[in-house]
Amino acid sequence: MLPPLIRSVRKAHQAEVTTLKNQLLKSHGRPPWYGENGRPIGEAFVVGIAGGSASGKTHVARQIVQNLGSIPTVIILSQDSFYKKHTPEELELAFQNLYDFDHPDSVDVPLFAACLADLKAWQQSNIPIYSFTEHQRLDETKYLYGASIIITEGILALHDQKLRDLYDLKIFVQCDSDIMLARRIKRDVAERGRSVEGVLDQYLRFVKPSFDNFVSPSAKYADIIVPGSNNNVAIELISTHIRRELTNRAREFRCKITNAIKPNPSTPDPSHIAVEQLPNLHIIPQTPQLKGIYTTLRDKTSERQEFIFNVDRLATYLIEKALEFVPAGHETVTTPVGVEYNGRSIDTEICGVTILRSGGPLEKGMRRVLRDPAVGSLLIQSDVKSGEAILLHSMLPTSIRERCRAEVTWVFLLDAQIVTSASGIMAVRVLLDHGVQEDHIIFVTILAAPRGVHVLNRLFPKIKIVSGSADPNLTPIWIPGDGDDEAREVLCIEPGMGHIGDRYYL
Ligand SMILES: Nc1ncnc2c1ncn2[C@@H]1O[C@H](COP(=O)(O)OP(=O)(O)O)[C@@H](O)[C@H]1O
Ligand SMILES: Nc1ccn([C@@H]2O[C@H](COP(=O)(O)O)[C@@H](O)[C@H]2O)c(=O)n1
Repeated sequence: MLPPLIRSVRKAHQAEVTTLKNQLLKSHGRPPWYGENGRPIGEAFVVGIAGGSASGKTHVARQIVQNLGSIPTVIILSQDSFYKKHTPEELELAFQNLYDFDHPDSVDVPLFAACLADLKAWQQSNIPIYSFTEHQRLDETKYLYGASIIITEGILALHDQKLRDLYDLKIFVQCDSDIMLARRIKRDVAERGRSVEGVLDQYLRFVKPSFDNFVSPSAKYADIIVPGSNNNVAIELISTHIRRELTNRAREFRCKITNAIKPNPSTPDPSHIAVEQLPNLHIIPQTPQLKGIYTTLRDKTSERQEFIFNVDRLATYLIEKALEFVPAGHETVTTPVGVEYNGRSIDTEICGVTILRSGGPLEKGMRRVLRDPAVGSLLIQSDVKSGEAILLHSMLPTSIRERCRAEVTWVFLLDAQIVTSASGIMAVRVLLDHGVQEDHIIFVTILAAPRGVHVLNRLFPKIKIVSGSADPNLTPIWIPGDGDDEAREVLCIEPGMGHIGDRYYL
């Protein structure tokens, strides 16, 4: 007996269903990290690895990453990145092997802990880059965001309470001191531009005393002691533990989300909410010209070139409309006839973030309206099994990646349709994690379903949504299972215009 929904499948949707199905990537990505209120829930899993210099900490960290394999969002954070910025006097000492890089005071622990805390809380962080050959922190930083697992490693990774408090698993790599010294000589000569004599000098003066005074005693905080050689079995056990922890967390998380999104019988069905009742939805004036554009877009017999032409025309219009919400300053200019003219100018930083791939046509519109805008992209897809949104890739413009700029930047979030808004919610969450102000986000779309808009409004009341049209119905259609894929339900806007990305890009 077929599930009842199969009976409600409409023939007209069949072509669309096939396209949707072919489009889904069977790839691993980042599941939602926020709850029903749009706020982050849970945390990334943090592993701290300490041990003497050249004991094999980096090796252990890399092996764990390799073992975890299919989880793409694992990052290694090294304590070396957080060596303090040195004064010219300190640098001079460093080049003579007279600076103590092994003392806890040489590390900027507050910065280390702050970056780690941000990453653990799913926020973005810009990590300093350190050069061993220059003995100095470089000017550039490395942008990190979105890891489910963070592995930190460093000789003093377990020394400080602030750091220890952030770890979910603490590891100490215990290695024979002769082996550590031999490895260090080999490595520092080959990779860090040192001489054997210099390495030995530094070892006796600073490395060994510090190991005895600070590093070795921190082993008492470890949950697991791992040998510095022949440690494959230990690493495999640790990897299994991390995998299990993540599975448990994901299960707990899904439980919370499932309970949270269950329809509440006491509130009205959002699909019946009138468009006028959605406070932040701004539908552009429905002029005859606009109706004409939408008639062509909705017509399934429209030729592709005609469809593209009309989407492009509409995109320009929508972006112009979105610009009305960005504050404009006053500017006085002199005209060619020598008269002053009091006008307006937009000197605010505006960037675009396209939800791939349907947001692409709107990005083109943005490029026509604004000169050289910075535009980034997010690849979000529905997981084939659970149907939940999965973040597969994020490439954001620098103005968002740097928190201080993100806080003053206006963002046009571009997606062709708001259906359930699952991908929209994830995209907004990514922007907020980077410090973008909620009221600086303008979601630009071609077609919106009131239900999706209602959810976005509820979670993020300060976001404005600019749409060309809103269609009242969301109809479930059933995608039959095939091979590994289970049968499942997806929602389509009606009357709608089909899958805009597919019709635009083929
Ligand atoms: N389990 C191991 N077996 C063999 N060689 C190892 C092992 N762990 C580390 N090494 C080697 O020792 C050197 C230092 O290791 P590394 O992981 O960089 O140490 P650390 O990060 O503790 O300073 C590297 O050349 C590495 O290849
Ligand atoms: N400019 C620097 C900074 C640090 N060191 C040494 O690096 C060791 C820590 O790195 P590991 O990869 O070995 O954990 C530490 O013992 C410092 O002496 C350096 O030589 N020069």
